[in-house]
Amino acid sequence: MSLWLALAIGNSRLHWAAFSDSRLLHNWDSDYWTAAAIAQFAADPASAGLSIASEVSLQAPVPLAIASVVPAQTDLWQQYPAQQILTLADVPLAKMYPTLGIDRALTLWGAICSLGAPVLVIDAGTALTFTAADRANTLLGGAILPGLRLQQQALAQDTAALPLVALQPDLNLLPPRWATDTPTAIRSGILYTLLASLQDFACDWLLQEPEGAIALTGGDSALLHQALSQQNPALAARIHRDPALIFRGIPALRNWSLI
Ligand SMILES: Nc1ncnc2c1ncn2[C@@H]1O[C@H](COP(=O)(O)OP(=O)(O)O)[C@@H](O)[C@H]1O
Ligand SMILES: CC(C)(COP(=O)(O)O)[C@@H](O)C(=O)NCCC(=O)O
Ligand SMILES: [K+]
Repeated sequence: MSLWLALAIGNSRLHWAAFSDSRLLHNWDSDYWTAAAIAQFAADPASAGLSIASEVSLQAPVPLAIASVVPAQTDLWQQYPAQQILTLADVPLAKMYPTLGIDRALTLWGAICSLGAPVLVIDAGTALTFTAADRANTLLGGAILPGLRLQQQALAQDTAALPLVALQPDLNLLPPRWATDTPTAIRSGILYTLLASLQDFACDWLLQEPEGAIALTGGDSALLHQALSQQNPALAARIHRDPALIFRGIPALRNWSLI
């Protein structure tokens, strides 16, 4: 079985997937790696302790497809000997604009490959993004706002009195909307407005495309999907959550040859 990896570099951390030919075996997240760790992995992949099935033999260096929205990280990974950097030119979507994030393009393509078009992707990462395609795989566009942790951090960093709060101590319980203490007021403000944004974009999308699919991915997708299912169960049931969405379309990219 020949193994290769895909690495999506986000603004918070790394997202990984292990593939055997065009089959996605599994996916996981990690912190950023140092240059020394990358060099070590190139020479001796087993040393990295990746959680890959033991029946898979790792040849050094393991082929690696990279999609990055963080230029400093792209530079760091350029030294890896068996890498291929994915670009917008590899993604078979029409009408992409030149500065569109490769993560948004790939995640949209992944959603088309797994759910079909038209589709709206909601990526709750460092930034929360909405990205949609019509039935002809043409990018319709989307929107970008600060993600959950970024909103918490912005309040804590740029005000004198606001603390950094854990967003939801209990996943199964939405905070009271009308809070009477500061941490709960922050939780309420961030969570209910994120849910409102999500519902507003999703409703607009379904007006435009009543049969359109909706996919949700990213580090905050579990929390947001859980919160949405308490507030709007019917909408939550229509949304397909898939943490591996960005990887689903990689084997079907333009001119793809398993690097
Ligand atoms: N270990 C973690 N490190 C960073 N963010 C995390 C972690 N676990 C959960 N998160 C949540 O995931 C969000 C970032 O999503 P992610 O998809 O990892 O971002 P990116 O793709 O931009 O690196 C943050 O808003 C944060 O709340
Ligand atoms: C919007 C993003 C910052 C999201 O990055 P992420 O939260 O996944 O780390 C990234 O897709 C990006 O840098 N995009 C470029 C601008 C655009 O897509 O229009
Ligand atoms: K992302």
